[in-house]
Amino acid sequence: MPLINVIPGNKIPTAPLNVRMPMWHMPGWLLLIVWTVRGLARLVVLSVRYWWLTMPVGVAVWFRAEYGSFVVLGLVLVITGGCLAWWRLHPASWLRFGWHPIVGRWRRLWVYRRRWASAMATCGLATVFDGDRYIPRLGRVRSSRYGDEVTVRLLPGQIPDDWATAAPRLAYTFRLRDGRAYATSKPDRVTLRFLRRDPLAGLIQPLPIPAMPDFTALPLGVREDGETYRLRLTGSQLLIAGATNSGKGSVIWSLIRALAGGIRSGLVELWVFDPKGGMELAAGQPLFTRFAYEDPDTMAGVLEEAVKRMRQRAARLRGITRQHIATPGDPTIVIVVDELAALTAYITDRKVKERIREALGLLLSQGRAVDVHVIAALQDPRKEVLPFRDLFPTRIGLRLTEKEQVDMVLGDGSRNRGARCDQIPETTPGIGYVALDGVREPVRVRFSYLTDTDIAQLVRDYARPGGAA
Ligand SMILES: Nc1ncnc2c1ncn2[C@@H]1O[C@H](COP(=O)(O)OP(=O)(O)OP(=O)(O)O)[C@@H](O)[C@H]1O
Repeated sequence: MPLINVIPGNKIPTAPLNVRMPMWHMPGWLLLIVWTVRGLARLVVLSVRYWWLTMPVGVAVWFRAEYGSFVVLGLVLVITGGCLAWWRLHPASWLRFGWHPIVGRWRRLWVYRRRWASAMATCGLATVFDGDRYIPRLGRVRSSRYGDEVTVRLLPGQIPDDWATAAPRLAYTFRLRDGRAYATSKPDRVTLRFLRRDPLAGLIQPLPIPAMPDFTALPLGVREDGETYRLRLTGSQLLIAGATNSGKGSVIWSLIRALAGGIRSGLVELWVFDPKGGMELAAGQPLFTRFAYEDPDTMAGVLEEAVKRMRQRAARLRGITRQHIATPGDPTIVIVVDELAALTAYITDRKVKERIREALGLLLSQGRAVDVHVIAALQDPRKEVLPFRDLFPTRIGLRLTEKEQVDMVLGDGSRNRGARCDQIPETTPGIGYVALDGVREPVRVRFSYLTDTDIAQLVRDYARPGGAA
């Protein structure tokens, strides 16, 4: 085996069986022996590699020879009964340690291994070196209820982004719904995640309300892997972008719900701006410290008031502490703006527009340090509509109408890395992509949906101490 210029992939032979005659003369019987030995060696390797298949078959054959067919049948029944009992008694551990590993191995062999070489070649992931063709090595396959996680060893010259671009093609090649590639801690591997069933297809019920909101982990929805999606608002500002009816309202309501414990105890103040006339958020008025929805002039005034509060706080804390601790007398201020463009772009009065822009710019750039956060929803993420885009460190991309908008919202290269906001169907509002701390690739999330009854209940249980705004 050569020690230099080794390609860590699988070499594809030019023919399934090499029957070329060697250059030197070899008698036919010797050739037959060589091929037989080679074939046997390959059989042994395969039996060891697929021990989970060959071992039970071998044991069954041996039992049948020793004790007869009935004993084998009895054994099969006992094992099946044991598995059923395990499933009934403790389904979670059965699925994790019993069923899903079996499904993973089977799918590795039947779905992926079988079509691997052709899939790699047709999706542009194979390579040629020194006249030989190589394909990436297929690693482990872990299956879950919703999909498969396939580990792959990269070929030289490949980067995770190549796989991210090819992932949707691969998904269709393996007859699956959706595929995305993720970089791993090892620089020579990527993980492909393929969906068989969408865990986010159903409605996400409102999540439990924390007694005291943790600003580093506000529960807002469910991630594709079934975990709760928690938003980190500490030191951040949040932009929610999505076409009309994409579910921006559900993100805002999920967030208000996550903050409700703090609102009731006076540790959080919500300043809400609903420039669309108060339709979306009016139901939550008893939760809000300020609620502005009428004319732009009033909204500009309230924003300027927020700037004043922010400056006073900054002056008070300067030189004393770098971290503001919320108290009922000095709470965290969360400014919620439904449809930001209505404040920054669609106002005709130039003077008011200027005042709003200035106040928003100050809040966004200086608020983070003193516990003043801005949460803004937006339909159209074009630059001329939103001059402050870069001041939002945290962004959520719901369904968007054009591909180009995805990178505008989530940052350059996000769509290539898997955030396909433009492909979210209209039938699944509340689904979007978010960036998680320490993860390069955007993660798909569905936000919880609060019905009018849930909102009414929330208002009844968590209205702010001083009464309605
Ligand atoms: N998380 C969700 N889960 C299920 N359905 C949702 C969810 N969010 C919203 N919907 C449904 O989609 C509809 C539109 O949602 P919503 O009003 O929040 O969208 P929007 O993006 O705020 O729209 P607009 O920009 O027009 O205000 C809602 O009436 C609701 O039926």
